[in-house]
Amino acid sequence: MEKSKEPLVDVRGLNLSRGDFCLEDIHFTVHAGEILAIIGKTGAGKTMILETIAGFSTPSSGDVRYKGVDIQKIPLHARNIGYLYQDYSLFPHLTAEANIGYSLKMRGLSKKEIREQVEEIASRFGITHVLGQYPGTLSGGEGQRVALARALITRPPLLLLDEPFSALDPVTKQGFYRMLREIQQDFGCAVVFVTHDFIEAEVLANRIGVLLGGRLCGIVPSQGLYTENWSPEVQAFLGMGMEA
Ligand SMILES: Nc1ncnc2c1ncn2[C@@H]1O[C@H](COP(=O)(O)OP(=O)(O)OP(=O)(O)O)[C@@H](O)[C@H]1O
Repeated sequence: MEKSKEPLVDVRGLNLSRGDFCLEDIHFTVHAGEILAIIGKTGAGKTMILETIAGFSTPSSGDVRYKGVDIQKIPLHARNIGYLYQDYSLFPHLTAEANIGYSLKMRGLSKKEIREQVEEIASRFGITHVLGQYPGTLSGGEGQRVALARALITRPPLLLLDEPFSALDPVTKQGFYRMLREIQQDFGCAVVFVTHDFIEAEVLANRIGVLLGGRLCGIVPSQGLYTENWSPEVQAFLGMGMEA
C-alpha cells in the first residue's frame, strides 16, 4: 500500500460512554492537509470526539489510528497533535512566552532554541507584544492566538480545535478565518474543528460531518451540505425545507 494514501487519522467503530451519554459506532478518516468540520448541537459529543482522537479518552470499543498506530499506544509526548481547548486552557501561572514554549521545554530544547522558536511564531501570529503577559491579562483574541501558537509550536501534522471562534466578535472572527487558512497552508497540517456554526463550517472546511446525539450521521464535501440526501432528523437540524 502507498503510504500517502493512508489516512492521517482513522476512527474505527468508536464507542465511548460518559454518564448517560454515548458516542455510538463512529467511523471516519482525516487525510493529511485537509480541513474537516464536525457540526452538531450542544451536547452532541463534539468535544468527546476531539478528546478521543487526541487519545485523552479511552474508547470502550473501537479505536483511533494516528499515522496507522493505535493512538492509545503512542506515548503522550510522542503524539505531536495540536489541541486548542474551547476555553484555551492556558497555564495561568505562566507568561504567554512560557505557555507557547512549554512543549519545547518538555522536549528538552535549550532556552536559546525555545526563545528563538517562540519569537518566530509570536511574530507570525502578531503577539510579540504580549509575550511577557499572563493569560488573565490577555484579550479573548490575544488568548486565542497564544493558545494557537502553543498548539502549533511543535509543527504538528494534526490540529484539533474545539469551537475555536465561538467567543469572538464577527470582525475578529473573519480575521481568524483567514489566519486558519494561512496556518493550514503554511504549517501543512490537517485541521479538525467542531462548531455549532454551519456557515463557518462551509466557509472553512473541505468536508463537514454532522453529529447528532452521539451518532455521526455522515460526512460530505462542504459544498454538498445542503444538497445531500439527509435523513429527516439531519434536515431538521440543518433547517432544510424551512424557507418561506
Ligand atoms: N465526565 C462526564 N460525565 C458525565 N457526562 C458527561 C461527561 N463528559 C461529557 N458528558 C456528557 O456527554 C455529552 C457530550 O458532551 P460534549 O462535551 O462532547 O458535547 P459537545 O457537543 O462538545 O457540547 P458543546 O457544544 O456544548 O460544547 C453531554 O451531554 C455531556 O453532559
